[in-house]
Amino acid sequence: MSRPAPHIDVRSITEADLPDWSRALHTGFLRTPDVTETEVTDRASYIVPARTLGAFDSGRCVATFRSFEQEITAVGGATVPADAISNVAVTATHRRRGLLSRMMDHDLTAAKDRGDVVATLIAAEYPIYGRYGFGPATWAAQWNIDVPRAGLDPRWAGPENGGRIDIVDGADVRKLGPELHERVRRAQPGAVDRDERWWQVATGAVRLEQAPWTEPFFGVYRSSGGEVEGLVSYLADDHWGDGKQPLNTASVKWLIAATPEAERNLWRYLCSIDWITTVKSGWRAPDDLLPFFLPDPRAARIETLADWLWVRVLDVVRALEARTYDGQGTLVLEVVDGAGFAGGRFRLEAAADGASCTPTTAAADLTLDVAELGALWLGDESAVRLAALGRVREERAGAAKVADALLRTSRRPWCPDMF
Ligand SMILES: CC(=O)SCCNC(=O)CCNC(=O)[C@H](O)C(C)(C)COP(=O)(O)OP(=O)(O)OC[C@H]1O[C@@H](n2cnc3c(N)ncnc32)[C@H](O)[C@@H]1OP(=O)(O)O
Repeated sequence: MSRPAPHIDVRSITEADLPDWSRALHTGFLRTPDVTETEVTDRASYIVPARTLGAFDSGRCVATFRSFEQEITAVGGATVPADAISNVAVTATHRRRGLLSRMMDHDLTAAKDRGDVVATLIAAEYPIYGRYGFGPATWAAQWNIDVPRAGLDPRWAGPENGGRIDIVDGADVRKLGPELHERVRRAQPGAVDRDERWWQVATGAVRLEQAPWTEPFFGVYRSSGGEVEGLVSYLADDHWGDGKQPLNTASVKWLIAATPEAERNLWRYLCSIDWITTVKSGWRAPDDLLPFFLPDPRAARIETLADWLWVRVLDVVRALEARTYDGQGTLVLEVVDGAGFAGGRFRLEAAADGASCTPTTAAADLTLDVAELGALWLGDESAVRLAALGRVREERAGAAKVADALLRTSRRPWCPDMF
């Protein structure tokens, strides 16, 4: 049972609170509560104190919450401002007293006032965020490729299309990565922007105390015209079988590609490395092309399939007008939002050359909670499926099917980033 704790002060932190706040974050995330000066200095360099919340009991920090500015790509390639939420941790001694609810309300109210279109997060556990209006908007899968079973020609000696792959170092990735990623993320619904720090952390230029650094290999794919179209970061282990056979695993930390050719060749490269018998894909889109690059797709076995980015719509009109629609049609949505940020009845008129969404008093076609709208917004979830589950109500027979024809996309959305 939830016990209210009105004596606990929930507020934005100051820089002086950071050591205590960091200790509370470690405690909630079950990391050793030691906090070094280096970590505090590093955190001070990127957090926004006004958007970094703490709950304080008799002066001691017992809960943490942080948000930051983000851009997320909608269906069709437009980006919208998002309130990205991270570092949510309530110390076990203070759980289930409403501290997360208070911090969330504080943050979403500010995000709404700022004009953010959605809020986003990656949920530690599925049941936490639905109550705050978040819905699972993208999913992610990890594959294990059994390389000897994939049916690949072992004589492969590099791209056969005139492109090339080179091993580069972290400094090269910091030069080449941001421009490539800008192209990739603007074409990928569900992708989010990366700042300079992302590339510094990904290449070891900034090392996090809580995540000991092992220098990975970096590979770059260039097209036959010399254009950088793909990058991969991977680690390899050192494992040999009893019969003196190599049984090494290449674990992909991240792989981005602007073209299917870049994607195909980077996976082909990883599967061609001598001694490597297993390739772990890292987190990919659930409909990634990867298995079908292999002559025998069954050699790629899904290890994990789970919800990834959760979206909370804060502004229905701007969220629905920001995206594109392949089909043409009209839909009146009754959006229920217990927190009062985004509820109302809206008429969506969608066509291939643009969409309009306006408040209306017309009869609703579908009634749904704002969390279900979050799951539908990027085109991943099906309104027909949600109706079958009783989570979307059809006010007009067939309306869920109309919603699917308008909202769903041919490729699934994907957020490559964890934040
Ligand atoms: C974006 C991110 O950072 S994800 C990381 C989230 N953090 C973690 O998982 C770290 C470990 N866990 C925790 O820190 C905490 O338990 C939290 C943050 C998940 C929840 O914080 P609390 O302060 O306990 O939540 P709060 O008391 O506000 O709960 C509100 C409601 O959500 C429910 N709830 C909270 N957490 C969970 C959960 N993990 N599973 C199911 N229900 C939950 C509560 O029971 C309560 O329900 P009620 O209103 O019906 O009584």
